[in-house]
Amino acid sequence: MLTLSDVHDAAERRLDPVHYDFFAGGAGEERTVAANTEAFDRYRLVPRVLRGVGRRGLDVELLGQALSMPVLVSPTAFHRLAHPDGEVATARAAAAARTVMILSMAATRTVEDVAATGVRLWFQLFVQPDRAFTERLVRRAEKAGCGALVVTVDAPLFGRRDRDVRNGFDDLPAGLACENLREAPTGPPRPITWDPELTWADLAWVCGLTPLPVLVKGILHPDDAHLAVEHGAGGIIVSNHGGRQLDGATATLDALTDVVDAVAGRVPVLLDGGVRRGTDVVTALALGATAVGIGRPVVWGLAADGTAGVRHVLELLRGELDRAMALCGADRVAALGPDLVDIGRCHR
Ligand SMILES: Cc1cc2nc3c(=O)[nH]c(=O)nc-3n(C[C@H](O)[C@H](O)[C@H](O)COP(=O)(O)O)c2cc1C
Ligand SMILES: O=C(O)C(=O)c1ccccc1
Repeated sequence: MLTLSDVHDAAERRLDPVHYDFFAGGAGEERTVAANTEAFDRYRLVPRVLRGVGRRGLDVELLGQALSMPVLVSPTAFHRLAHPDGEVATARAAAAARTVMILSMAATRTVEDVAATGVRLWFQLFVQPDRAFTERLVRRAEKAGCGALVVTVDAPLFGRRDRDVRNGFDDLPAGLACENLREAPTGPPRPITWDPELTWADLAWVCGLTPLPVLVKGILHPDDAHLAVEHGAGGIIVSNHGGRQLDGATATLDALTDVVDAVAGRVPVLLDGGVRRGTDVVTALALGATAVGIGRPVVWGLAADGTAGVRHVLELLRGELDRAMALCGADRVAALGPDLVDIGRCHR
């Protein structure tokens, strides 16, 4: 498996086709799923030369945590559909790679078990209409040692994924559950509720609830990025949920520059969606992202070969990023700037 595309192919061969469709699919025509990767195809790099790049460092500091590279694991639901050890297997790989894993609220392993791997862990939250329940979840994540909360705001309701509708896939099979939604160790898990009534006031409420930094995931509009910072966000994740919510939403890479301008350095700006190559990481960082997240590639690694598969995905990206930086004349992440991206000639 020489590329993330090879890992995808291996995963597709191993997964139940219905579960493959759940992981791979997106909303509607999957236009936004396609747009995310197509955007990276459109931008071209303008490398610098003769800059002495024999010693390179990929490490970054993000919200007080040291990461070995600016690539982290975006939250994805239901890892036990891909591997019997589920999110614990994923976490072991992220720990070995010394990067952050964002645990989905819809994880099929407990946050305590995942944290026990030693991974740098953040917890992703869909704010629930039952605020007391939401607060208990936040306390549980804090107690387990999570270093940040990630509030996903692109889901006032659940996107309609046509593949899942056709396949009749709407729940976990018997024996698997969202393990962090049980109120008692053996009690039934509470269902996740999508709350269309959420407003910025609710974001401010979460930010006031916890000393942890709160990242807002699912921002595309620069005005929303500004509002998120004003309401207490400690970071922004430019994301369209991997094209699984609003089909037709803009590609995240196309949204990045305006969000970075609106945030004006006040908090870190992350991006996920369509990152598949080291050069994609370079492009996003050059345009102002502090780090990028990967969603599906992690699931493909997990399905292909468990912890070793996820490690392989992370190390492939690390190797590609290192080579791409050298070829761009950058010896460290901070050396990547917008001058390296040929924006004028990108045919939007
Ligand atoms: C199978 C799957 C499940 C996901 N589950 C969640 C989730 O539980 N919470 C969340 O905030 N985002 C979720 N996402 C969105 C990802 O965090 C991320 O935004 C997206 O996958 C990035 O795009 P990529 O898959 O092209 O890398 C999910 C995405 C996929 C593909
Ligand atoms: O599939 C998703 O994109 C997702 O966010 C999710 C969240 C909770 C349960 C299942 C899926």
